Amino acid sequence: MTHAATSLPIIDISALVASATASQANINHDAVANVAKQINQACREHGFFYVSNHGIAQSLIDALDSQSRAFFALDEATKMQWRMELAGRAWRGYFPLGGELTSGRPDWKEGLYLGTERAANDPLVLAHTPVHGANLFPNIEGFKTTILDYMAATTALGHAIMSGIALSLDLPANYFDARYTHDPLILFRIFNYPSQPVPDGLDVQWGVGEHTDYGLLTILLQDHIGGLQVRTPQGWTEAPPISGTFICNIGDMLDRMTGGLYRSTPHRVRRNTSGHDRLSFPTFFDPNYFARVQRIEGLPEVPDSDDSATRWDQANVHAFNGIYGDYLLSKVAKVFPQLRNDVLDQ
Ligand SMILES: O=C(O)CCC(=O)C(=O)O
Ligand SMILES: [Fe+2]
Repeated sequence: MTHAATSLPIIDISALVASATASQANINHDAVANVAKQINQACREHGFFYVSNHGIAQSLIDALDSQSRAFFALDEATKMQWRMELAGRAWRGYFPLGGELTSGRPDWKEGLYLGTERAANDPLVLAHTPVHGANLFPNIEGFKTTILDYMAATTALGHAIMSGIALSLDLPANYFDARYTHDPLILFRIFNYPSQPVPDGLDVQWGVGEHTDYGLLTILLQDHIGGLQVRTPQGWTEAPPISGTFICNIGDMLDRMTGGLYRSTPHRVRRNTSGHDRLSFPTFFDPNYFARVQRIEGLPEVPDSDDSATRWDQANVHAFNGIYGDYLLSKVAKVFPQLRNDVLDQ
């Protein structure tokens, strides 16, 4: 099914979501196979697709939206009580407008970085693993519970979609779970793109500049304003808001694992000039920090898998060998240069 306003596919994933909790005997295998077929086509043609009937309650999404707006409406000095610098290597907290770079240029957004909540005695935290730890929760009524509930819901959804991606590659449904995502690295961000002019002299072009995402799968909730654009072979296309859906896109590690069969598609966000804030909520569902990223055997060969000449970062993801954490940290150092030492060397 294709929506009139977008060239990107919309996939009804109800069968996949149901299969995640059903007993083996109750899984509707034909319906699940049909979803997997649509995922295969979407990933090969676009690397981007919408999912509908995802099973996450609208009331949770509404609570997240309204509490996030209440947070961003606080004055800057108040928000800076939860600034990223205070979380050290956990890489959590608030960054102000212009505080994050893409390809060396400031993005015109502010945001709150979050992730799976891990206590001080969690083995990964005890081992000083970068980007793991406790969140900095702003003291907005209900916000902490809403964020934790929402991350739990999108984490479960990520597991379900990754099983669909496995099936779409003719792999067992638990392929990624068994190798990479049994304990996934979940980073969750809440962004505000204010409709605020850029002061003279500041080199800002985009809400977020062109990039690809780093991990496996991104599950994006966006509000009604719009501005996300996706690079297709035919040129840039809009990925407009469609209520009741999330936008999914694949990241560099799935590109790497599939030898380029499933590309991590470049995307960007227009600077918001709508007169209203634009909020977006990406969940990054990524391999475990220590998982060694490997090519999946037996997939169809892609002749031109090295696309570094046309990539935003000129990198060949297929040349990367190592654990996911190494890949992620090399990117962190570029988007938040001032945090580099906190995350890497503390
Ligand atoms: O805000 C959006 O719509 C997309 C943000 C994005 O691409 C990202 O955070 O990686
Ligand atoms: Fe992105």
